[in-house]
Amino acid sequence: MGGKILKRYSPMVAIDVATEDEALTLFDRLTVAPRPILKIGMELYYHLGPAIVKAAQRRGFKVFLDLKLHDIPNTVKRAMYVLGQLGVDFTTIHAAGGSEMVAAGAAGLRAGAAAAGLPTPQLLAITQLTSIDERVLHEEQHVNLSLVESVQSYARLAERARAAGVVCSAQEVQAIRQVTGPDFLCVTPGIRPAGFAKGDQKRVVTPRQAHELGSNAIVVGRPITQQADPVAAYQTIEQEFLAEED
Ligand SMILES: O=c1ccn([C@@H]2O[C@H](COP(=O)(O)O)[C@@H](O)[C@H]2O)c(=O)[nH]1
Repeated sequence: MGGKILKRYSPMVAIDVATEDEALTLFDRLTVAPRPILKIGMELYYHLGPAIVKAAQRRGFKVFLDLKLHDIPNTVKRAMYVLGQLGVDFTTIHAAGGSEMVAAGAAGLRAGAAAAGLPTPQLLAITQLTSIDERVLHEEQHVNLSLVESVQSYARLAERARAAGVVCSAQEVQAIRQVTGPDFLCVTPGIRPAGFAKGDQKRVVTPRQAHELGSNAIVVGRPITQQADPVAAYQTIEQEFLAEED
């Protein structure tokens, strides 16, 4: 479907758990090939800070630090400078903060990484959260665009502001590809294997659909971490997503 996808990553597993013990147990269980990328979000990072990032890196994982920064440009730039020194592979910012804020965040990230002698993490801009639907967009955010137009607009903004890509639903990937360059990344949460409860997610697809729609990477939390056998769940999802191109 569409053109060839330049880059596919192993699934990113959202380690949304409350304690260090639970996180480390998952890290150790997920030491399989191909390695998942571990997504550390607000819950774990606010609790444990950079130590939990280092614990994942010591075990050889790439880390996606998903803190979704959104503040005035100067504050975001200074915070991203700090995150740039952690050696993470991906991090996030809200496109809704505007192009000046995203550009400031990208500059701060580059400067922090350079000061630490590290590669610059890939900055991903959140477009519309996958828990948002058309009703919320129109009735609560008072946006007049359709959801896909809003996501496309944020993707253009993010690319101009030097983000490496966006976070969106796989449902919007093809529309984003129409307005961005070929190496711009589309990272897609809202992944639900057939039969798994949507929960708070609204714009969902299966791992296979994400593959077909051209997602560069899928983000999966509960369908892996809440299973009795998270490793088996990860491997099934990984095979579905990284299946050979037809
Ligand atoms: O639009 C977004 C942006 C980030 N997320 C994050 O992805 C995972 C999804 O977890 P599930 O348990 O698979 O629903 C979670 O960490 C979110 O913070 C997102 O869902 N949507």
